[in-house]
Amino acid sequence: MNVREICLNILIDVHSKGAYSNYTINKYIKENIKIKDENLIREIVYGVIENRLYLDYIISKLSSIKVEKIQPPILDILRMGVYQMAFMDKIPDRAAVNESVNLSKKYGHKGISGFVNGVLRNFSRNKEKLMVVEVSNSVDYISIKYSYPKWIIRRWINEFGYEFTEKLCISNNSKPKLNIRVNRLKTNREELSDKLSSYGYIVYNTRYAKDGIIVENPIRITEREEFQQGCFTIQDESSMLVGQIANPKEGSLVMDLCSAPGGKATHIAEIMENKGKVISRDIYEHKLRLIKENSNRLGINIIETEIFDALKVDNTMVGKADYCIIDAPCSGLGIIRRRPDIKWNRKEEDIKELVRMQKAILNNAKKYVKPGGIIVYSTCTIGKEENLDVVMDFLKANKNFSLLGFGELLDSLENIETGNKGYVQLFPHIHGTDGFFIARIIKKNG
Ligand SMILES: C[S@@+](CC[C@H](N)C(=O)[O-])C[C@H]1O[C@@H](n2cnc3c(N)ncnc32)[C@H](O)[C@@H]1O
Repeated sequence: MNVREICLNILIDVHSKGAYSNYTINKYIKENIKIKDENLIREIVYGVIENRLYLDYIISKLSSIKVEKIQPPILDILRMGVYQMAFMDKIPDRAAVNESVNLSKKYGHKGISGFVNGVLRNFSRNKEKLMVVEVSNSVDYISIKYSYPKWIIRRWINEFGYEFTEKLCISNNSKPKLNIRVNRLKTNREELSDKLSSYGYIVYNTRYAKDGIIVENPIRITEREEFQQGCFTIQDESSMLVGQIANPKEGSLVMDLCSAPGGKATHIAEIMENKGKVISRDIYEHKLRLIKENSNRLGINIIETEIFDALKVDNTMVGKADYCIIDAPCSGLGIIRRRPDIKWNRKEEDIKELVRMQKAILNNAKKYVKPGGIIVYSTCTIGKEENLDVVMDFLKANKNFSLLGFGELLDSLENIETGNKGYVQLFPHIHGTDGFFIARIIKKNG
């Protein structure tokens, strides 16, 4: 398979079978692939998924067949062709058209290649005009221009306003930088940064997280011996803040109720100097196995994994935990820049059910912490309903709990002043992180 055909197969899996973009790309990228080809695949696949609605809008102006009626593989071929001509300057239009026509001969019925050729050549001739979004309504405009389902845009404009929403959407459609977390059990940030620089990586420290390094050019970084030896983990800065804000002492008992694949649990174990106990729970056995694999690589042996549904109460653990982490199942609207398929797979009606689960899990967690114990509630989503509203409802009903400020635990308070009140909502266009929410709650003594 050549590069374009690999892209097409990934897109078919994502669009027609609901597969996750990141896993599917990794599945199709074989070890011996050239870096140049891997980068091209990522750019085309992510670009098409991110801009799907906008590309369909352009195709609808050019096609005699309604977009919904075009066979799925042919539609993905057209999207790829238009994407390359609209967004990728280094690819000549002629090459984009020819590659698409060849693919359509293999993936479509006889005669469809003429249609593909016509649509794409027409686009190439009138690109500038065809790329203008001509709608008057502001929700429709952002929805088409940045390719979002209208329900997400409506919610964000209501909560944050038009300009904020547009900036957020632009940021979500840009390529995120790779962040890695230093494993303090094996090395420190300075030592690892020096080592990575010596390999030619461009690295600098994260703004808020103490253990984070941003890598500008992370090509094949997980193939380095430092990764195999457990000196670092790939993790967004926002996620690193959960462990940092929990700030567990050595020897503590920590319960992580929604733990797999263990990004936060392993960080917490590292912060505790691998002393004490972390009980990592999840409902999926195969995901819990990933925690064990990660712990082995990182040199951690204080994590115990258990299958346990956080919606149920474990009476054997009541009043025992020093810290309880709830990295709750959520709508994931904060990680669209890494997983653009979320835009298309998430439904508005999911949110009510997620909020019900989040509240129930928080309500169980309260039973596990000792007086003076800490709950950290986090999600990788944007929007009050799954975040601050869940926490405030909980505090209203549970007067023996309150928010506990954590400003002093962050390396900077720039744009996150609410940290001093005990919660923070991060945004890609403001903080350069995933969209993420964290609250720290303390159970009062007595
Ligand atoms: C946001 S992810 C957790 C990520 C993890 N904390 C990390 O840092 O790697 C949410 C997790 O909750 C799990 N989950 C969903 N429903 C659950 C339930 N009722 N009880 C326990 N875990 C659940 C999912 O399987 C998923 O692994």
